[in-house]
Amino acid sequence: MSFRLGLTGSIGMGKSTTAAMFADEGCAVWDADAAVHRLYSGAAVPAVGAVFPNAIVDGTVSREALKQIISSDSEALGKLEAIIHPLVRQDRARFAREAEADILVFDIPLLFETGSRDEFDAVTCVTVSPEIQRERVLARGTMTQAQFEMILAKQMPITENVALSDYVVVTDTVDHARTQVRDVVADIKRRMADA
Ligand SMILES: CC(C)(COP(=O)(O)OP(=O)(O)OC[C@H]1O[C@@H](n2cnc3c(N)ncnc32)[C@H](O)[C@@H]1O)[C@@H](O)C(=O)NCCC(=O)NCCS
Ligand SMILES: Nc1ncnc2c1ncn2[C@@H]1O[C@H](COP(=O)(O)OP(=O)(O)OP(=O)(O)O)[C@@H](O)[C@H]1O
Repeated sequence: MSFRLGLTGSIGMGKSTTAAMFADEGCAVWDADAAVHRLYSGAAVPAVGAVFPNAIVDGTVSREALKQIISSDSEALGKLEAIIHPLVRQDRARFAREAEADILVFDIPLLFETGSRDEFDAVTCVTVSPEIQRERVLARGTMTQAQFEMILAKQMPITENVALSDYVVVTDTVDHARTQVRDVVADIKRRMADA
């Protein structure tokens, strides 16, 4: 039986970068945002198109169009979540059934917010100061300040994520994060050996 480790944290705090470090340590990684990307170019197109016809561009769900819609309609993100989250859960369940590594890592931005904690043996939270978070997100140039604030408002404060997590990875530098990831993997392996 594989160990199921949830990986969460606020927008731009380093989930994907940290997930890649877990993969480097031999863990199998499932990424919720990547699942959403797959769904937007396939299975989610009819359902999203039925509610937001303007979001469909060239037969796929356009993230740019969605961001415009979300910016001008405060209920749009909630409606989008109601369509997407059940499909994301199905994708995750399939991965959990089929993956074969000793440790499975699930990179999920809204892990606690969606009430998923009980599906994991432990949870790691990534964290960095709000100043660095803002700087990193805005430096990507994919979101306006207002869009960033809107996403942030939908997420639990990072202090609560940290308090609810079994492990914390501070993503101030790559080397520091990698050391902490190795410590987490070593601790999980000890727990698995003792079980
Ligand atoms: C709002 C959208 C269009 C922004 O797309 P964009 O490519 O700019 O950003 P990306 O998808 O990489 O998301 C960046 C980060 O925003 C945060 N985020 C995304 N959606 C949400 C949400 N519904 N609530 C809170 N935070 C969110 C996460 O931390 C995520 O890692 C896109 O995130 C989306 O379609 N969201 C709805 C689906 C969803 O809830 N995804 C969250 C994981 S299941
Ligand atoms: N440990 C680290 N040290 C320095 N920079 C980092 C570290 N981890 C992540 N970063 C940088 O922070 C930015 C966001 O990282 P990443 O994409 O991994 O975050 P994320 O939480 O997956 O983002 P999102 O919520 O938008 O999906 C990137 O520019 C990345 O290079």
